[in-house]
Amino acid sequence: MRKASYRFEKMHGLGNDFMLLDADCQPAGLTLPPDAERIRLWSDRRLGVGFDQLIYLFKKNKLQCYQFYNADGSAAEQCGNGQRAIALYFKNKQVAMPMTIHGVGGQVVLDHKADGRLAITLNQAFHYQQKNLRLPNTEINAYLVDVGNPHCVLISDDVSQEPLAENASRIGALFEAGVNLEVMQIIRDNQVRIRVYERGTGETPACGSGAAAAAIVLRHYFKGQDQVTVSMPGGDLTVLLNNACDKISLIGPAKFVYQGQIYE
Ligand SMILES: N[C@@H](CCC[C@H](N)C(=O)O)C(=O)O
Repeated sequence: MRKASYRFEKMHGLGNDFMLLDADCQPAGLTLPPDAERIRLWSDRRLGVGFDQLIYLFKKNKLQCYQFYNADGSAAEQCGNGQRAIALYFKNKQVAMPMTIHGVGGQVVLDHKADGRLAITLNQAFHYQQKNLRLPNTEINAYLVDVGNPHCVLISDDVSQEPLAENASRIGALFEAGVNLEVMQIIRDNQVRIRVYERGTGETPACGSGAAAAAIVLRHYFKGQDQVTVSMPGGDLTVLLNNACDKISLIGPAKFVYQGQIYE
């Protein structure tokens, strides 16, 4: 007889892909939240489902809560593309919007636009600073941004030419908890192009929190506007900022791919 199975949805936001597991929809007797070993196996694109992040939804004190896990099983505080996928998941379930979800990355308001795009808004203070990072034989100019999870943004003349993986391993080692690395090319005062090497996952086609970090750097160090288009290999995201840097919205697509079951 087969063991109990986890029910999940496969989703993505601009190619950053997810396995979404809602604790409310699982049969009894499963390990919840799933442990790091299961997450690593499921994230494998040959042996499992294949994804960049696992989205785990659960209720606590009647509040709808979220937790993200990277492909390597590590926990992540924030995931902008994942939050749009959550917005689509609840929209498809006909839950009234806007709605608020809660997690270590803060409270997030989910909504959808008339054109089908999803919008997520974080209402909390974001921290940013310029810092020279010391690497063997060199020092680099970096912008460190905390949008609930940590980002390091480097300015580039041409992001397509950057040795992203190599830089990510050298720079990531400088941070105790690791860091998500963005290279950012300024196109104009309301548009940047970025590539992202995500902590715990690797290079992804798009990163929502990375897009937010890039827009904050453009706005505060390069006279950028409050509405910024962040272009990534997976597509464009619109980022809206306010002056006080305590509210940020991400607007863009999310897609449902399929529903599945995976056995223990
Ligand atoms: N893909 C995400 C970010 C996921 C978490 C990140 N890898 C971390 O460890 O902080 C996004 O869209 O924001």
